[in-house]
Amino acid sequence: MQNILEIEGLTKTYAGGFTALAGVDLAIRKGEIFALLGPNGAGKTTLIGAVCGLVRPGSGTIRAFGEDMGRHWRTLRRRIGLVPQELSTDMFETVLATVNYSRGLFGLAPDAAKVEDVLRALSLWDKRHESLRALSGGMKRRVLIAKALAHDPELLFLDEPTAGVDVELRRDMWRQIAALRDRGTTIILTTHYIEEAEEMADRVGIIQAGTIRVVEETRTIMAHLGRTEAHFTLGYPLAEVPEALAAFPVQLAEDGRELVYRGGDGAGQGKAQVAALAKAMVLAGVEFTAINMRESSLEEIFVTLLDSPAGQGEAA
Ligand SMILES: Nc1ncnc2c1ncn2[C@@H]1O[C@H](COP(=O)(O)OP(=O)(O)OP(=O)(O)O)[C@@H](O)[C@H]1O
Repeated sequence: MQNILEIEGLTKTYAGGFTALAGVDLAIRKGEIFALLGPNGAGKTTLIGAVCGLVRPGSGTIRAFGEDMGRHWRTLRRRIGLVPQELSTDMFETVLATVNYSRGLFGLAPDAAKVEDVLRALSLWDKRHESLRALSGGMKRRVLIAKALAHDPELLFLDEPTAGVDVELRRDMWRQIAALRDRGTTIILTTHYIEEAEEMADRVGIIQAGTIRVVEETRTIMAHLGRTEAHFTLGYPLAEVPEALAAFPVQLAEDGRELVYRGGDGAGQGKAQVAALAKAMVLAGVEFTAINMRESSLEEIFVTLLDSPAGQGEAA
């Protein structure tokens, strides 16, 4: 399959000396939805910024549509859209004016039919004469997408498209994004939400501390994400995990006073395994006085994932 974007050895060290990108290699396939998943500060926004010209990279190459972006910047950048996290335009402007302006930024002639098409597709046509400050949070996000679509990009970046929005709006955004993909746009989105990556993406890349750690088909990666966590408070401290429990993904914590399970696949397998673990503990005579179950945070999932065989795979 053809790659629409190829990034090799990309680095970025900010003026203060902080290295946000430590040699990123990544290839994006034409037509896919690719989710870049990572914790706060992992480098997601910096990576997008480097491709879109908002951040000047240190070293490395970026090829888009088969050509070097360093050499053919203006023509290639025009084919890329960016939906940033927040609106940075004049809030007194109307929806129509701000979307028209975005098109003009790329040196494109006004195209009323095109802009109408974009606004209608995002259910913004009726709001076209309203000023941005009068819009709800959800509508403002749609305006951001409309601005990015006004110049008809073939490759679209969405930086945390659903951060802080309610569940209903999130589902609505997911539908909008899927519709764009169906129209042939390649989409790269960043997110903190595992469910978002799971729901939307064909492939998922995990970025941590400025490096791409894993790139996999969504289904494959989700099967490796241990999302269930159970903390067994032990009746008495243990020096090591008993042999009878060795088959379970467990570790000792709190000076041997707690047995911690991290595993599962997000499809209920974790809970069943915790039940089996509890039974095995009873059979092995390991006393416990309480069980606390919760969903693992993204950070904790990374720890288990990067320790597992799936985490040893080649990035790219
Ligand atoms: N202009 C800047 N100057 C100095 N450091 C910066 C600058 N921009 C970002 N950083 C730092 O670089 C790191 C990566 O930031 P970046 O915004 O790319 O992460 P992110 O993965 O997008 O995080 P988030 O999920 O919080 O948006 C962070 O530690 C951040 O503080």
